[in-house]
Order: sequence, then C-alpha cells, then structure tokens
Amino acid sequence: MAKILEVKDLCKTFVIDKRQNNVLKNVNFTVEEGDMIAIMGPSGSGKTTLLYSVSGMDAATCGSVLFEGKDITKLSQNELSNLRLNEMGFIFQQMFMMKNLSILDNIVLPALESKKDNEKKPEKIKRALELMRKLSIIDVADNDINEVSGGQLQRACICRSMINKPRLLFADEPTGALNRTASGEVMEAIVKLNNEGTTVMMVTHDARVAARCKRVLYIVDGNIKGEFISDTNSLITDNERKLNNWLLDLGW
Ligand SMILES: Nc1ncnc2c1ncn2[C@@H]1O[C@H](COP(=O)(O)OP(=O)(O)OP(=O)(O)O)[C@@H](O)[C@H]1O
Repeated sequence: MAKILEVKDLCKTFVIDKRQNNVLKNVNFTVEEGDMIAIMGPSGSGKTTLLYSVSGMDAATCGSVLFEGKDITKLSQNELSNLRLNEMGFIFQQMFMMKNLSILDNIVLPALESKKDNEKKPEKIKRALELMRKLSIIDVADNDINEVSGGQLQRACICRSMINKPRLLFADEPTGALNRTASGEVMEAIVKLNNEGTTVMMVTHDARVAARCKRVLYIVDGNIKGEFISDTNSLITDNERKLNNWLLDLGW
C-alpha cells in the first residue's frame, strides 16, 4: 500500500504568556492508503492538536508531515488551503453549517469553491445527491439545517466533507455529540466510505467507535504509547472487547 501520510518527529509547542507548552513531542507514524485510524488517549494528551497539525490546520513547530510525499509544513497558506479544500475532508463534533442554506446547498458549497475538476454546477449537485443517497439522507436534501436530526446533520457534514473527493478524511470526535443510534449510523457511513477507498483518521474517546477502525494509536502526553491493530476477521463485538482490554492495560 502507498503511504498517504508520513509524520516524522512532529512537535507542537504553544506559547502563552511566555510559558511553553510542549504538546506534541517527536511524534512519528505513517498512514497508508485505505487505512482507517483512530487516535485515542486521555483528555489533554494532544489528540486534536495532532489532527490539526497533520492536516495543516495548525502549523507544526518542528518535524515534517508528508502528504503523498509533499511536506505540507513547507507550503504557503494559499497552497495549504487548496490542499485542504481539494484533497482533505474534515468532520468535527460541532456540525458547522450555513444557517441560510438547505442541506443540499451546504453540501455543494465546497465544490463551488473548488477548481479541482472542470465540472459545471449541475454535475456537482448530482454528485452531492449521490452522496446523500449513499448515506441515506436524500429525503432531507431540501430541509433547513434545523429540520434534521443530529445524526442526519452529521451525515450531511460527511457528504460535504466528501464532495471534492478527498484522498484523506479527518474527523475530530465525529460522534461526540450523538446518541448511540445516531453514532452507529455515522460510523456505518464512515466505514462505507473507507471500504470504498477513502483513507480516514479520526480522534475519538469512544472505544465502540475506535473498534470499527483498522488501527488505534494511543497517545499520552504528546507521544504515541501504543498501537492496536484490529482483527478484521473477528466480530465487531470481539474486536471491541480486545480493544477495551488493550486500553485498560494502557491505563485508559
Ligand atoms: N490553540 C491553543 N493554544 C494554546 N494551547 C492549546 C491550544 N490548543 C490546545 N492547547 C493545549 O494543548 C494541550 C492538548 O490539547 P488537545 O486539545 O490537543 O488535547 P486532546 O487530547 O484533544 O484533549 P480532549 O480529549 O480533552 O479533547 C492542552 O494542554 C491544551 O490546553
């Protein structure tokens, strides 16, 4: 498998009132095409900072982040925004959407911003509708964002994150604000996209969610302390039990 992301000696330090907080300390890992990785760890261990640093949303303090061989820490702000718009998708716990647009219009919006493909607007709308059908939210295409459930809204956010056919999907606690049923539906959607070839890297506190991933990296105090590889041949419940035991051993 080709490497899509190579993180080498990544450090991130925040300075507040001249006080340094070394949040990421020489982090190294690789993400291969088709991977689905969960980042877990105690609160404040640096999970979100890691996600933001490797996706170029936040600047690294030192080290390198190779996205398909290109070091994104060396890119200009403009190059980074283009890369994020066209090659990366983002899902957050807070489902930021434009209030004055329908669900469909929200999903299409990043495609209208992108010059990646030479597509006309009707083709972009067609693609958005296909994504909505795949994630079982086609019925709410014309609804306002306050006329859908939390699970539907998050699946709409996933459609939006996929509209420019990203190579890598980043998710920060994508199920954090959802009940168990909606969380299950959102995970089904993400697993489906991963099965179709989208590489996924997500932060989660939920072992049930992480158990659906192929790998789990456990981060403590800005360092990766261990890696769990899912047994894809075992039942999801068995994998979840093994993951829970592994997390307990690490002090979770
Ligand atoms: N923009 C920022 N400016 C200053 N410090 C920050 C910033 N973002 C994060 N930090 C600090 O970095 C550390 C790690 O935060 P981060 O949000 O990455 O942890 P986390 O593992 O995702 O936590 P949680 O599970 O609670 O969301 C914390 O000490 C936090 O205060």
